[in-house]
Amino acid sequence: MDARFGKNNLDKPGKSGEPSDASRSNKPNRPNKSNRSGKASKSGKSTKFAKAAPVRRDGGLRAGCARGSVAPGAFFCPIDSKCGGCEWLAVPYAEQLKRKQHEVEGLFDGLLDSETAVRPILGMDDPRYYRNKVVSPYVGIWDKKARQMRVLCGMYERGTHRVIDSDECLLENREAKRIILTIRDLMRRFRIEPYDEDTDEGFLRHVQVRVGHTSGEIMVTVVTREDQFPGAKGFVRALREKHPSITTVVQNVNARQTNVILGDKERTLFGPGFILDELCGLSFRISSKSFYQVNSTQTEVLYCRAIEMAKLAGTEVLMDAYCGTGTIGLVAARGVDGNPGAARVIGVEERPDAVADARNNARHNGIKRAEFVAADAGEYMHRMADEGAPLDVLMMDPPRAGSTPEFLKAACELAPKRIVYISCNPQTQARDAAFLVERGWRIVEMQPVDMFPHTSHAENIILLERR
Ligand SMILES: C[S@@+](CC[C@H](N)C(=O)[O-])C[C@H]1O[C@@H](n2cnc3c(N)ncnc32)[C@H](O)[C@@H]1O
Repeated sequence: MDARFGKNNLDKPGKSGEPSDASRSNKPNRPNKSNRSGKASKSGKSTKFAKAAPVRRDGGLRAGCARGSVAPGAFFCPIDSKCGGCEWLAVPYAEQLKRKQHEVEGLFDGLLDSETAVRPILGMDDPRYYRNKVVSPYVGIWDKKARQMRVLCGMYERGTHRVIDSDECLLENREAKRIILTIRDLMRRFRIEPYDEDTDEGFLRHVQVRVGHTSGEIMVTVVTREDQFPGAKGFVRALREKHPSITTVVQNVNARQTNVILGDKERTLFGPGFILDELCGLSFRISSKSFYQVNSTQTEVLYCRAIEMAKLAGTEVLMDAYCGTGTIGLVAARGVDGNPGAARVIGVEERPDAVADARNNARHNGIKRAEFVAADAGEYMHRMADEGAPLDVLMMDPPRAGSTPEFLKAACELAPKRIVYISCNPQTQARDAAFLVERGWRIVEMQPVDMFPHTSHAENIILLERR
């Protein structure tokens, strides 16, 4: 079974089932040229783009909605049939939670015993507008009636490179979405041309907006094909006049003809070039490329539950494997809800930029008992096992592909008291759990968390202890 549940399991990294690589778009690989439309051809005229469908502004709760086909308790979005971001939008939210619970439990069939505490899934009170990161492409189409170029922004139509022009999305932070639209409107004034992926011409490729859930700080990253940004100062001034909540603007240059959204080179146009946000009472620095969970409300729920499950007494050596920017490890070092936290935290992560963020985050929060290593988690664990290093609690949060036999074997050799395994893909998590169960571990507790309402993705935490 696919890790995401239901029939329409098209592989769409990005919007749902949050990516381990935050800088990829959610569109598929480029189809044949003849299939692509919705943007200007070489002559500047659009070929087949269907009329843009604007989204209702009320967020589409069924109660106030004119459409008869939406179930009570479900949400309505006029572009749902095209977009593909929310496979389960037509399913009432309570029912979505039931299904996720059932599907996750099904994946662990045969791995749970009669004493495993299977907790009910933790859902959201209001499962709308939860995405703190919004990314939009900008494409030009020839408007026959107006006899001029029109710029579209929004999301890609399911399985295509066509952009669905939309002015609201039920998942995306609303201020972020408004900023995306303002930029579209400013493009004419500042003579900014949208990028055309067929001809590899034009200037503005994408905009990424990140919003600090607690701080309210906002970072706008403007992805351009070229380095030179004529009129950048005036553009940033006009944007900030409309949105004073913007605290920093970054230009990211991506000159490659690729699906990857962000390029390597960056320049700060306004503000510090990063935002700060709070999670579980700690402050984190987020740059345009940092991995940061997209649903902050549920991230706090997830981290608190995972750290509770680790049952820390203030004396443990804890490993935060696949640690990203160190968020879980730092919260574990500090402790939650009066719990004393770990005595020492070692974070391991393969991306050096994320490790640099993690170290900064530790310094910034005055946490001295956490250290971070840039390494492959499997190799690092293997070295630790060879050295017979002490380890009391292993927390792991691998990418969708799950962990590796090398990592899991080393975990068995290190024999921590507990393993807390967090996963955004319960299918690979169940595979890895089976590996551990065969080697004498048992699943003591399981806690699904709904990080991605209206999609078929589920997050899951399991606690393992040796039999
Ligand atoms: C699902 S994210 C978890 C990040 C972090 N725990 C959080 O909550 O923000 C998985 C992380 O594993 C990292 N990663 C992937 N493969 C790895 C490997 N072989 N060794 C170490 N880190 C890896 C990715 O770069 C990513 O930061």
